[in-house]
Amino acid sequence: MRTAPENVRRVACVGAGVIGGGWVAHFLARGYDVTAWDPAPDAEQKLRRLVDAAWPALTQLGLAEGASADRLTVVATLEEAVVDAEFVQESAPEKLELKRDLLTRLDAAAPAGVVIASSTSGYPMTDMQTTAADPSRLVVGHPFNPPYLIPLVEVVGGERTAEDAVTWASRFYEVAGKSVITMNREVPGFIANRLQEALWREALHMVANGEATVKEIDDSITEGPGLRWAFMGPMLTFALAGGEGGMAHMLDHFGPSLKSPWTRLEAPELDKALYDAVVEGCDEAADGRTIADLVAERDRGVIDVLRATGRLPRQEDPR
Ligand SMILES: NC(=O)C1=CN([C@@H]2O[C@H](COP(=O)(O)OP(=O)(O)OC[C@H]3O[C@@H](n4cnc5c(N)ncnc54)[C@H](O)[C@@H]3O)[C@@H](O)[C@H]2O)C=CC1
Ligand SMILES: C[N+](C)(C)CC(=O)CC(=O)[O-]
Repeated sequence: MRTAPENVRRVACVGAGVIGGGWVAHFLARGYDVTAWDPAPDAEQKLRRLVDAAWPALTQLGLAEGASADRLTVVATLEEAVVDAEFVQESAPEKLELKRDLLTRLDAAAPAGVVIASSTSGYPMTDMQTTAADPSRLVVGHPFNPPYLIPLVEVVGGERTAEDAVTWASRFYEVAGKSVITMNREVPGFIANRLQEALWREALHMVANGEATVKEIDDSITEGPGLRWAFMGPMLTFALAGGEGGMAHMLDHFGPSLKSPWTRLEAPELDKALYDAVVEGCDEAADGRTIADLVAERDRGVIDVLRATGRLPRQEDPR
């Protein structure tokens, strides 16, 4: 029995690390009752710490009526987590076999018809749904870190997912305050990660070759194109590079010279030297700030950008 997306009250979050915990914080802030399960012995403590750390940002964003961190219940088994769930969000580690087994167990335990979404950042649902008794209700709902602040969710089904499960999930996420892209086919890396991974591939090559430091790479985005990307994507941004001729002139002008950068590089070898250079470079770039400091800084930054670009009411303008 599938509750209408607008009437859902109880959500289950399975796997409560960085992303599962972020989903828990998001759903609590939107006024849902949330039941969470994670097999790690210290999971509940970590989860409640994450929710507490996120709550100031969520309060600034505006809590839904009745929203409270007290509406989180952490349970001891997967079965208890989903027994009366009206929607299930799976956020377990990115390991194909583990996801396959977990989705099979969730499908066996959740009420019939309830949609089960995976936060996977890359596996096609077709590969994850192979052993589930009812694969028709399994979808990908790929979020961005932290799910309680970054609006986007990419929704896509697998070969054995029913179209109505994809439609239901997209509508549910919208009702729950997310910005949804519903994909009509499976694409490796979905959309945004495919783009991010291309950027990251180039960044890792530059670090490996000593062409740029970790800090220079980060500054090149935050002081450069990143400022535009918060409100205008790479396509329209580049259309403006063509002046009055727009994208057509941009392609005529720059297309031929872009062939080399488009085809030059393959995946970098993630050997120990590159691994160490990236980890140490991030420590240097953090310059004494802890992960908790950086999370708070990121949360403030995203809220400022959401306000500045009109996606949130400005503070002095309570609409
Ligand atoms: N970290 C990120 O930026 C993003 C991650 N994702 C996806 O979210 C999912 C979770 O990733 P993270 O939260 O980063 O990982 P994480 O390592 O922070 O959390 C994973 C959690 O799953 C728990 N876990 C381990 N075995 C489990 C099982 N059998 N069943 C349920 N839970 C289990 C662990 O105890 C841990 O708390 C992955 O599929 C990942 O690709 C998606 C978007 C962004
Ligand atoms: C690092 N990651 C590939 C897991 C990131 C994502 O999937 C989305 C994000 O938050 O950038």
